[in-house]
Amino acid sequence: MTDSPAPLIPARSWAIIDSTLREGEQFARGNFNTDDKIEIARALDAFGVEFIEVTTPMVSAQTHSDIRQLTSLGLKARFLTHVRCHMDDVQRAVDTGVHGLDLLFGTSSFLREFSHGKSIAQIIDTAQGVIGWIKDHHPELQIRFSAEDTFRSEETDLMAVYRAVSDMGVHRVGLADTVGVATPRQVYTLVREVRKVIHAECGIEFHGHNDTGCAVSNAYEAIEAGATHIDTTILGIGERNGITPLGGFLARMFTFDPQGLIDKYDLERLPDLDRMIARMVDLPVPWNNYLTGDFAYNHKAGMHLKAIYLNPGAYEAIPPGVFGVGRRIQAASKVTGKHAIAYKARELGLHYGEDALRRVTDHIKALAEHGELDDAHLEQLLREWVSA
Ligand SMILES: CC(=O)SCCNC(=O)CCNC(=O)[C@H](O)C(C)(C)COP(=O)(O)OP(=O)(O)OC[C@H]1O[C@@H](n2cnc3c(N)ncnc32)[C@H](O)[C@@H]1OP(=O)(O)O
Ligand SMILES: O=C(O)CCC(=O)C(=O)O
Ligand SMILES: [Mg+2]
Repeated sequence: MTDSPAPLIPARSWAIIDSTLREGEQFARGNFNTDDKIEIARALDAFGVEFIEVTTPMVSAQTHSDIRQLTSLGLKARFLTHVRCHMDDVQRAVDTGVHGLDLLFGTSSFLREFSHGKSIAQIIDTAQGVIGWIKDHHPELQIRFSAEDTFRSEETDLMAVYRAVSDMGVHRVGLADTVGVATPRQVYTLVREVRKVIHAECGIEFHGHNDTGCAVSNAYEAIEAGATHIDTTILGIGERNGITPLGGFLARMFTFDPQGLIDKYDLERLPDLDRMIARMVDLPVPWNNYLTGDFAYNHKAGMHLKAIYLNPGAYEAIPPGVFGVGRRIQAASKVTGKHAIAYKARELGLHYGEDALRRVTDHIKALAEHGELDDAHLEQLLREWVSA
């Protein structure tokens, strides 16, 4: 880390809404039973996420009863349920013990035509009715209103909708990149525009899909532009190829305010969270997963290894130990170099002169042309070379 007096983006300026128990249930393999849901909620709470979003109770009687069970666990994290902007859904949700309701209504022409069939005026009218009812009957509930498919909606429509719901006193508005099409610059610009039409205390939430690989950068841009809440799921699971992954998002944000993240979350629990969801969806943690993938901290090339031995920060943006993972030095490959071999030898108490070091290094590189040497083979070879 470079010495910087104040973090560029303080971790206290944003909160995580983890949606593994909502968006994650929309993942191809996400089919959590009651015990799974309790395990996930407890694990997220122990990690320290501020909010846990759960599926709408409209799904089934079982889902309704599961939400009630989750909200009575006595966790510190606050529960939100994701419901359509409709009185039936809201009335079903208000007795579940949640802290707030995440309302949504699609505002793009795609969703207005092919999903719910409502005009922008009807959306505003319905939203005012629903929000007004919640405020009158359940003032204790936090209300968020999201314009689904925000980034394919007309900006004038969006501003009219956000202004109207802000005037009704919602606590947060949501911008959702529902099909993962937004670019980071678009996200930044739109969040700034939305900020101008909502009341000063109104939070801004961002929900980003990863169809074009921008879910983490878009979440970051949203925060840079003033968003206060980011939706994540563990391993990024969700509809299609998912949304902003918790680990990837934290990796991004760690580089701006490491201590802020350490203070807010129990970061060493991340590998357990990733493994837990991998087990439940019966898939491995991806090899290249942010922070916790098998090879996320594998170092191999000679030029890297020379520097890594002197200071791991030379080739690591984030120290792995903070997130409870270790690094792996892969010294015996064809791309290795003499410094790495010398370090390995020294670990074994062996020392070579310069010529011998060059020769043993070249020998290892030549052998590795035909396949990787494991640690035991490397050790044997280094010992034999000394006595040869
Ligand atoms: C981008 C997202 O991830 S949005 C969140 C998606 N989440 C879910 O769909 C939750 C799980 N869904 C379900 O269990 C079911 O779809 C239910 C219970 C919500 C509704 O089931 P059904 O009544 O059988 O309707 P179905 O799912 O076939 O169609 C969706 C309905 O929602 C309506 N709808 C869609 N968006 C909204 C909205 N924002 N507000 C109000 N109604 C909406 C559609 O018009 C349609 O109703 P219609 O038949 O009266 O036209
Ligand atoms: O409610 C929201 O903001 C997000 C809904 C959703 O999952 C999406 O639009 O992809
Ligand atoms: Mg989504």
